[in-house]
Amino acid sequence: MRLPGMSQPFLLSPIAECSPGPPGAELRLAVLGARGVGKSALIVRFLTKRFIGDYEPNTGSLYSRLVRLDGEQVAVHIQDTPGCL
Ligand SMILES: Nc1nc2c(ncn2[C@@H]2O[C@H](COP(=O)(O)OP(=O)(O)OP(=O)(O)O)[C@@H](O)[C@H]2O)c(=O)[nH]1
Repeated sequence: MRLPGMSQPFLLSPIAECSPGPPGAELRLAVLGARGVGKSALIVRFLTKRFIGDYEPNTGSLYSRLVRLDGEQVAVHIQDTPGCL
């Protein structure tokens, strides 16, 4: 997925990767589904609180972010998958 004029995938720029650190709570998710059902859009919405309508076919990317859940910092890793079901 790219925005016009951007040479890098949009998600890789503004969203900081989780830095390696002491072991803590970790959540690993994989988003599965048929092609074009909105898997990437769902992940973008979760990570950026925005809906981005300009997409390129997804090849499967892993996104990581620190989020606060019930007062605890949790490393969330989300695997986007290319639709093939
Ligand atoms: N209107 C609208 N369009 C959406 C929504 N979610 C996704 N789309 C559009 O549907 C198309 C496919 O969305 P993607 O998020 O790329 O779907 P995907 O499942 O990741 O697709 P693949 O990676 O090809 O499997 C894109 O053009 C999106 O803009 C939504 O909630 N509303």
